[in-house]
Amino acid sequence: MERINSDALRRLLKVYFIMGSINCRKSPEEVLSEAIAGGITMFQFREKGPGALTGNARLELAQNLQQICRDLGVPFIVNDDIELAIALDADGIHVGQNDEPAKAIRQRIGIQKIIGVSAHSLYEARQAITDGADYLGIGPIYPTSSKDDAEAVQGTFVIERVRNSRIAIPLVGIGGITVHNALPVINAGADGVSIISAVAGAEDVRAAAQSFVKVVQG
Ligand SMILES: Cc1ncc(COP(=O)(O)OP(=O)(O)O)c(N)n1
Ligand SMILES: Cc1nc(C(=O)O)sc1CCOP(=O)(O)O
Ligand SMILES: [Mg+2]
Repeated sequence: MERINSDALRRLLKVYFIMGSINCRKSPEEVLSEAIAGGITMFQFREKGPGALTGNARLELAQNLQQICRDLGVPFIVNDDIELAIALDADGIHVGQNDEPAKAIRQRIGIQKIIGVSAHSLYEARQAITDGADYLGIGPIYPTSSKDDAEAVQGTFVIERVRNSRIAIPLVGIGGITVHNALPVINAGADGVSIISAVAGAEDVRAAAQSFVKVVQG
């Protein structure tokens, strides 16, 4: 198996849905199935924050959501937890600046798995690429209430900075993104948008996902 091709990854990043049980108004399984029906292109399991599941309940939820992704043909990425990603044979892992370094993760999971890394500056972007990241998550673009320890809001500045430095790695914007403010993220040079609340917390999850697909595809 080879490393994922950048163009294929750009397509998968277009509408990148992230969620855990605390983000959902109904069962996470239902939310994920509806989001996939609405056209999300990749999913990240992020069971994190006050009230998040732990132990067997967390593992069971991860297995259920992975099965839904497998059945419906959407890649399943695990947030933070390399042991879980390996145990589930997930399609990839997303780590931030305070998580296990991408370089060490790459050595553990091999070349064929997707590694996403959060970057908040050109320096962090370059380091992540050197360490073997396949894509970068850049944020928070707008204010978010889904991550207590988010960095300062940066708008689209860092996305532009990375693109103006002729860095071609696939990029996704994250943080406070809605259907109404997603387009500037794409226009700044991102390949896609990552969303938690605007999809997981929507009254009609499928319609919300569909709206993002329309905005991102133009
Ligand atoms: C696509 C994407 N981008 C950024 C993040 C944030 O990762 P991190 O900084 O490690 O924060 P937590 O999500 O772990 O709280 C992400 N998860 N996904
Ligand atoms: C998980 C996460 N990471 C961020 C970053 O800036 O790296 S912002 C964020 C939360 C995104 O949730 P919502 O779409 O509800 O704002
Ligand atoms: Mg993290």
